Amino acid sequence: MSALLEVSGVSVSFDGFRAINNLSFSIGAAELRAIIGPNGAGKTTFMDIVTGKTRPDEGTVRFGARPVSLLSLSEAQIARAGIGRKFQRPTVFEDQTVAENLTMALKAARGPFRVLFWKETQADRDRVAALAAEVGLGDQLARKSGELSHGQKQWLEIGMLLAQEPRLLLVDEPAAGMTLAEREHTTALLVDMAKTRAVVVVEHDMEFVRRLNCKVTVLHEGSVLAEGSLDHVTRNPDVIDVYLGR
Ligand SMILES: Nc1ncnc2c1ncn2[C@@H]1O[C@H](COP(=O)(O)OP(=O)(O)OP(=O)(O)O)[C@@H](O)[C@H]1O
Repeated sequence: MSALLEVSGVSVSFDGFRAINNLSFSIGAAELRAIIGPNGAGKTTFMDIVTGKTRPDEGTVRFGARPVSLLSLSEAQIARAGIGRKFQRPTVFEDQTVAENLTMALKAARGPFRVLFWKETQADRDRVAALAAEVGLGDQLARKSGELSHGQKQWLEIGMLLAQEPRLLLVDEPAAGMTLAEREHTTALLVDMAKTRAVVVVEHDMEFVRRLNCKVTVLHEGSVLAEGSLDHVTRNPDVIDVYLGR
């Protein structure tokens, strides 16, 4: 599998504290990957580096089939290059319908200048319907987003990110606060999305990670401590030590 994202020898310090320490790993083009690790392991900082919010002190981050360095790109350029990020809290426009939220995301994906001359076409309406169907909201298009359940809002936001056709999607704790049924739907959605793009899920909930049934990267003190199936990494004595704090 060729790498879509290649992080190599990356370090970053905050006031002398090394939050990311010589971090190296790669993600394939159509891969689902879970990143786990105790509090302070560097998971958020890793996502901040990939999306351009935090600049590393050392190392390289390369992205794409013909890799480009992300370190010279702005956050907006990185987003346009095909990297989307889903934060933990959903940020949909509650007064707008599901269709309106998705339409706005579709417009935004066209870039700032084309939005000025935007005229919604039938193809756009079809795309909005397809995005809603993809995330399981096909029958909710006319519903005000504020009326959706927490899980449905999260799926809507995922749909809005998909409107931008990302090649890599970073998702922060997608299962937090969801009911069991919502978690099952979210699992299926993430697995499905990763068939055609890379999806990286940062998650604390091991049961949810188990359901994802994917390769797991364990971070600790800003480096990769272990990598492999969940069973493989949870048998690793170093991982057990870190989680049990021995
Ligand atoms: N802007 C910052 N300034 C100072 N220290 C920071 C900053 N950002 C992160 N850190 C520190 O870097 C370390 C890694 O933090 P990070 O948030 O990446 O961990 P995490 O694995 O996401 O943790 P959690 O699971 O608790 O969200 C922590 O010790 C944190 O306090």
